Formats: sequence, structure tokens, C-alpha cells
Amino acid sequence: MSSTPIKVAVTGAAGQIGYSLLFRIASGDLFGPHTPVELRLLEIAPALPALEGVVMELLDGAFPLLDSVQIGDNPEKVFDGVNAALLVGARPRGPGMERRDLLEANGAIFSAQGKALNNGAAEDLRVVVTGNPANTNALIALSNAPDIPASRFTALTRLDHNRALAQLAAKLHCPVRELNRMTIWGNHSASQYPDIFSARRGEQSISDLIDDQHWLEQEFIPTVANRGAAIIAARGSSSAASAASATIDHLRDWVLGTPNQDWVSMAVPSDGSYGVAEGIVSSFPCTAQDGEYRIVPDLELNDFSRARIDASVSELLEEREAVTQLGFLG
Ligand SMILES: NC(=O)C1=CN([C@@H]2O[C@H](COP(=O)(O)OP(=O)(O)OC[C@H]3O[C@@H](n4cnc5c(N)ncnc54)[C@H](O)[C@@H]3O)[C@@H](O)[C@H]2O)C=CC1
Ligand SMILES: O=C([O-])CC(=O)C(=O)O
Repeated sequence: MSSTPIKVAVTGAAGQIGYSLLFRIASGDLFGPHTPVELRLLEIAPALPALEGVVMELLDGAFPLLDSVQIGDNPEKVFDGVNAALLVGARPRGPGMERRDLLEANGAIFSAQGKALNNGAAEDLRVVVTGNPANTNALIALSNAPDIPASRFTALTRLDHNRALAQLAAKLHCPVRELNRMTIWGNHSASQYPDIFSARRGEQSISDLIDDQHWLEQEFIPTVANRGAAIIAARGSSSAASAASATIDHLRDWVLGTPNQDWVSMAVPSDGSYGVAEGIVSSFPCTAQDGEYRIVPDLELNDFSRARIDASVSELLEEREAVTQLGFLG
């Protein structure tokens, strides 16, 4: 077992996602069964009593890998020296709201947290933003952290990726593990583009296996893109255990690497690849090795895919414009 624990910050730790996420991290699902962790949990002051209850439960889990737990409502203190930051805490949307309706409420949170990470996080910091609107919150955080490479700030589209795999597996009557090379492009919003044109079952092209444009446009894409709203309608609150699981998948694969012959979807600051405006945090197909991710190069895009990607990127550009007007970009 490595003796140096990884310091992991989780914000919104008393919330629904936190209640699933923390126990998965403590049990070794994030960094593997040989790496101890120290948890640093951030909440707003009124939620600290509830968080104390969650900490009691964490301790009662007697997790061999959990070295310590600290809690607080001051991001500068909680983020001091952290190697990883899972930025989950934000106001979730309710029925009838789009995720972008949350821009103003959450802009202030992510600019303050970007500054605090800039001031005190460890050199190898990696950030995943789960709190919505996740892509633009990540943009706000990174633009308020000028001393940290922008590439260390990412946002979660892995849940959309996993949802797409689940829909494909159901359609093909096969287990998810047989599927690879699924891609989510763009924003974690209803405009996202779940792209099956590079996806495969084993070595076979999914678009050859299914070859049904009506299903693609009328069923598959809307089901994946609107799954969050469907869960809110069914559960009365937004997805939590699946979001926690996807957050773990995202950071684990970034740190420990993606499987051979496969890739994952991550929202990362665009380097201009595939004509996506440089600087916005947009979802791409990514591989990861030795703790660094890379956008998969040179995929062919058909006209349908091009138009869908452009539409989601336009929404991200509008969100960037809105938060610029609100003064949140550092
Ligand atoms: N990217 C994705 O795929 C998904 C994103 N989400 C988003 O994740 C976020 C969290 O969802 P839930 O845990 O269900 O919400 P929740 O409302 O149960 O918990 C959010 C927690 O964040 C805390 N919080 C608020 N402001 C904070 C601040 N400034 N610092 C620290 N903590 C703060 C709240 O006190 C609350 O305990 C929401 O924005 C939700 O929309 C949810 C599902 C999927
Ligand atoms: O839809 C929401 O507000 C929560 C979320 O992001 C998701 O489940 O994808």
C-alpha cells in the first residue's frame, strides 16, 4: 500500500450525491485498493450539522483506506494542499428548470472556489466539476485560477456517456462491457450530442448494427439528453447515485488510465480540436494515460454529427457570454 494518502476535496458533501460519493471514495473505488485517502469536505454553514452526521457514518464504515476526514465552510482552508477536488456543491435544478437557469446562482460559488484552489491546492491538482451547469462552472473556476493549468479543470459528461452505453446495450440486447468508443460532445445539457458513429460492439460498428436514423434522432438522442429531467420527474429530485458513480469513473480513469481500444467522454477546455472554440469546456472523446488525458484525434465527422456538435457548442458560447456579462470570468 502506498503510504502517502491522497487529499481529496468534495464540495456539497452533505448533499444527495455526496451521500453516495464519499463512501465510494472511502472504500477505494476512486484510487484503487492500495491508496489511502484524506477527505476534505466543504459545505455551507447551515449544512455543517448534517455533514457531521455523514462523517459519523463514514467513521462507522471503518474503511481501512480512510486516513482522516476534515470538514468546514471555508474553501481556502478545506482546499489547502488538496490533490483532487470534486466540485459537486451547487444548487440543483427543480422541475421545469434548465441547467443554464442556474448560471447566476452558481457563478459566485465557482469563482470563489477557483480562487481558493489557486491559492492553496497541491501542484498535481485535478478538478472535476459535477455541479450544474457543469461545463460553464468549470470555465468559471479555471478562469479564476490563473496559476493552475486550465487543463486540470474538467466537467462531468461521463454520466451522459454511461447513459448512452446503457441505452445501446438495451437496444442491442448485450452487456455494456461489449460496447466501446461511445462519445458525448458539447454541453451537459439537452443540447449534448451522443455520437454513435464511432461506437462499436467488439469490432463491429454500432451504426452498421443499428442503421436506423429515426431511432437515433427520435429515441436514442432525446432519451440520453433528457435523462436527467426524466429522473427528476420520476424521483422528485435529480440523479444522485448514478451521478456519484460517474464522477468516480471520470476521475479514476483520468488518474489510472482508460482501457486499451476504448475512450471515455470528458468535458475539457477545448484546444480547438474538431473546430470547437478554444477555451470553452466542452465534451470530447478522451483517452488517459499516466495521469494525463488527451482528446482522441482525427475522427471523421459526418454532416449530421457536425451540425449537432455545432449546436451544443453554440449553447456553450452563449453561456460563456452570459457569465462574462455577469462578471464571473476572472
Ligand atoms: N454533471 C452531472 O452529470 C450531474 C450534475 N448534478 C448536479 O450536481 C449538483 C449537486 O446535486 P445534489 O447533490 O443532488 O444536490 P443537493 O442539493 O442534494 O446537494 C448540494 C449540496 O451543495 C451544498 N452547497 C451549496 N452551495 C455550496 C457551496 N458554496 N459550497 C459547498 N457546498 C455548497 C448544499 O448545501 C447541498 O448540501 C447539482 O448542481 C446537480 O444539478 C446532478 C446530477 C448529474
Ligand atoms: O438533470 C439534472 O439537473 C441533474 C443532472 O445534471 C443529470 O441528471 O444529468
